[in-house]
Amino acid sequence: MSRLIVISNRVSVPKAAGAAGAQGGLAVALNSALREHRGIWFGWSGQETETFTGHLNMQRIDDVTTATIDLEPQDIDEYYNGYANRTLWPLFHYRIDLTEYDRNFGEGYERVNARFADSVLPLIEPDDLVWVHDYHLLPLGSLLRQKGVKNRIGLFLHTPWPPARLLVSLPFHERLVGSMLEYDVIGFQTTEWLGSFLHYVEKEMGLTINEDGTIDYDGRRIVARAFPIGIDYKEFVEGAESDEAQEAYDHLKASVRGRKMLIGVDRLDYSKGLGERFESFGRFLGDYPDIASKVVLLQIAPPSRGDVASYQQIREDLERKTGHINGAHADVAFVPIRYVNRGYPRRQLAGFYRASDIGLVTPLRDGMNLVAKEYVAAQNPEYPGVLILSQFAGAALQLTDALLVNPHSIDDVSEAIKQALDMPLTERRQRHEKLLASVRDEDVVYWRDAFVKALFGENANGNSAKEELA
Ligand SMILES: O=P(O)(O)OC[C@H]1O[C@H](O[C@H]2O[C@H](CO)[C@@H](O)[C@H](O)[C@H]2O)[C@H](O)[C@@H](O)[C@@H]1O
Ligand SMILES: O=c1ccn([C@@H]2O[C@H](COP(=O)(O)OP(=O)(O)O)[C@@H](O)[C@H]2O)c(=O)[nH]1
Repeated sequence: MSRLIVISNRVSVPKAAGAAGAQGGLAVALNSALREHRGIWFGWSGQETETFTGHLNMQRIDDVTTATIDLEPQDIDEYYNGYANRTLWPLFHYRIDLTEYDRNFGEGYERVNARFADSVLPLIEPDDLVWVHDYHLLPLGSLLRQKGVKNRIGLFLHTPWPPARLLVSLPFHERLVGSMLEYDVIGFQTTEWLGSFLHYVEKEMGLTINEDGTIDYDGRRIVARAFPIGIDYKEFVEGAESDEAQEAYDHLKASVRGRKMLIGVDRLDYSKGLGERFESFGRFLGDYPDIASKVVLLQIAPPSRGDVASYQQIREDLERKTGHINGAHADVAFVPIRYVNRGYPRRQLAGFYRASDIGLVTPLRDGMNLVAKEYVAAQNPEYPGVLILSQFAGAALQLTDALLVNPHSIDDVSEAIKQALDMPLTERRQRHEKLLASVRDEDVVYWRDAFVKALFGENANGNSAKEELA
């Protein structure tokens, strides 16, 4: 079996990171993918250094070998806070109003990608499969090619891919997308993002898409395909059966004293639609005063990317909205929104999910959203809760038996809360059974194996991509 060299912006192994926190879905998924695969996970340590040395810090934690580098403050500012999170992230989430175009960010992005390429190069052996992750590292494959790397290299994008009409607002968009065509496999979360990418490639680059969706470019065949990511179902369910999960469940149940419970779990990010969610819950409380005192919303929102102004802004907005709604609807013994700005270990989250009658997952745009899948996996199949899910999350294409909502419509979400509370047990069970089958069968192992198989170069007939082209 070929070794896997996984490269992502951040390397985050749970034990090293102290288990709790806002790891995000990418880290959770890559830990699971690598635990069963020989290989190395390379990326930024999350630490600063005064002067970049390229020194590789190698560690073996939790069955995963990691190799990390430290970055200079200017790198972190221009590459991570700058181009990645002030330019590409908002643009890829369709928020050109928040997208900043600064030449220094672009230069920092290219500099750090070059630093990644130089540093990871000595780790790559001839038969290794190289798997690059996410928008932080789009040009990395082409930089490795320039250094003579002939290995199969794939890219998986965890975020949405924007429509061509939005992408062309990015200066040098042709250069960025052109560099991506050095990968052998380009993976997206859904067919929708894949379609937007192929549309751009056809329309802006004049390339032809083959009937099987592949692209021939510069004598090579590139596979562009959707590989929806899943949760580590087995590990998650084991965690959900742990004492920690049970304690979290008992504690939360006791604290709500018979009220119906709604839960949201999201990094504090404007893409997650938290403001609209709070307003929808406020509307529900106003529209149904007779049941308002019998429902509680628990929103867990660990801070994220706090050095970026738009993230500071969303934090302030949410504090104001929570205060406003709680002020209007609380009484001496009851507060409708419990808003918690900290992260929890996933075993505790599993207990919280199970204790909740409704999972409220309403991002305005989200690559996948693993929280939606975790909520389903954590339910008691005899008495399952109801998942309310944004139609704009990647997960909505698989979890079609959730109550799908338009998160921009306060009325739509408010009415979905009412529908979920009124839903008969038989319907809850029927919906949950179908949702669970998808979450269980299309898990992280399924995702990893599908991507690695494509990266290895096998098509559905078992022939390699190279043979096909010959
Ligand atoms: O590393 P951070 O800046 O703290 O951000 C955390 C991660 O956020 C994003 O996650 C995405 O990946 C998930 C798994 O595929 C997906 O479910 C979710 O919809 C995405 O938002 C980001 O793409 C990652 O690179 C970050 O590590
Ligand atoms: O307090 C928290 C909040 C979130 N998470 C995990 O972070 C991931 C979030 O992934 P998702 O795909 O929903 O969104 P992302 O943050 O990657 O955009 C999920 O596995 C959550 O269980 C966690 O471990 N503790």
